[in-house]
Amino acid sequence: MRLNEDCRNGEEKENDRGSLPLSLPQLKLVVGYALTSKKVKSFLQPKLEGLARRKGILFVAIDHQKPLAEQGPFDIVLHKLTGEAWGRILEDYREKHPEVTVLDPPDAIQHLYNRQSMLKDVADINLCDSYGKIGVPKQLVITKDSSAIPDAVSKAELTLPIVAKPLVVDGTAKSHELSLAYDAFSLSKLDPPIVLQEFVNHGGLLFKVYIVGEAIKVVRRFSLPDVDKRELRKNAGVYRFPRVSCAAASAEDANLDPGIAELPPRPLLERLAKELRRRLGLRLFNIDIIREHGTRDRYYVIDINYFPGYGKMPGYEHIFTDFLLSLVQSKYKRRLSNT
Ligand SMILES: Nc1ncnc2c1ncn2[C@@H]1O[C@H](COP(=O)(O)OP(=O)(O)OP(=O)(O)O)[C@@H](O)[C@H]1O
Ligand SMILES: O=P(O)(O)O[C@H]1[C@H](OP(=O)(O)O)[C@@H](OP(=O)(O)O)[C@@H](O)[C@@H](O)[C@@H]1OP(=O)(O)O
Ligand SMILES: [Mg+2]
Ligand SMILES: [Mg+2]
Repeated sequence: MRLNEDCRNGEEKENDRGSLPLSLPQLKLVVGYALTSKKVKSFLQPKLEGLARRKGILFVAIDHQKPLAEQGPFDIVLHKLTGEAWGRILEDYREKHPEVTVLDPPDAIQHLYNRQSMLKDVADINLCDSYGKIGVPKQLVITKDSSAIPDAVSKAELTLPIVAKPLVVDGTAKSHELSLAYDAFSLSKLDPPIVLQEFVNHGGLLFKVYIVGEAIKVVRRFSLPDVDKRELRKNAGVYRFPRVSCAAASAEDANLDPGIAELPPRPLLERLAKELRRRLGLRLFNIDIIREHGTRDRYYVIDINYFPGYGKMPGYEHIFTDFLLSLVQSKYKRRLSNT
């Protein structure tokens, strides 16, 4: 932890951090960030930067034209960029600078960039207690040969309708282009590699469970409406649908059926979050959960996203800054106990 030796007692000294404003009296930590411009806009809102500054946290953009090792020094590196080259730069940096917390390790993030591996841990956890049961929808991966899909679907005994999702999530709009198929034959029109997932009726409401370290925040979003199984034959075909889980679809203020709107039990989410944090080795992600319509306690995780749109999470500026401070505090405590 750099308890900012330079700024102790509010002194202004010669700046050895490049152009950082060293007049900050109580600078506690410097967070370097490598994010897309879209992410900078949605995440680094003035309310976050303002509160962070008041708490002694400074966000500094990482310059991609310069070697990472020549920048900083940073206490924390926050990042969401894809590409192998960037992953290698970060891994190399982590090795050389074990004192810097990299949020999160590139290898662990990689796990979420494939829709098959992303849900594996949820299936392995197989959470079931008095509060409910959390699983994943039955799914099948098709890597090539779309003409074999109808057979594969019938062999795997997947029930219609089926959601088809691109296997790889790489941050492009295309990786979020999903389709809903009412019959298995139409799926052969799609381009593998894809994941075929049973569609679970859930009353048109989704729970987005945001994780920031130990903190958990749940919000409701509108989702795809239920499908009447009797209508399947009438509507045979495959329907592309737009990105539904966006901010515009917040369902927080909607007048909903209480049986559909009731949030999943907190203890259940806490168990899931704790297990996933540990198994995935990640601290920044969200989980999309649906509750099967007509049940009180059957939950399905359908998606997990790395470093999601925290800007849409109410009170994120408090939660995020507290989290960043807790990271250096626990590092400092560890260091003291080692001396
Ligand atoms: N198995 C399913 N059963 C019912 N609805 C589903 C299922 N899978 C996806 N959906 C619907 O499709 C939407 C998008 O699916 P998903 O979250 O997997 O895609 P995504 O592109 O990764 O989304 P995000 O923008 O959250 O990253 C969900 O929010 C939900 O409305
Ligand atoms: O754009 P937003 O800030 O809303 O964040 C979205 C984020 O886009 P960004 O990281 O490019 O910004 C997406 O990441 P990619 O899969 O495309 O990598 C994905 O994580 C969504 O689930 C996030 O929305 P949320 O789940 O929170 O509603
Ligand atoms: Mg989603
Ligand atoms: Mg997703």
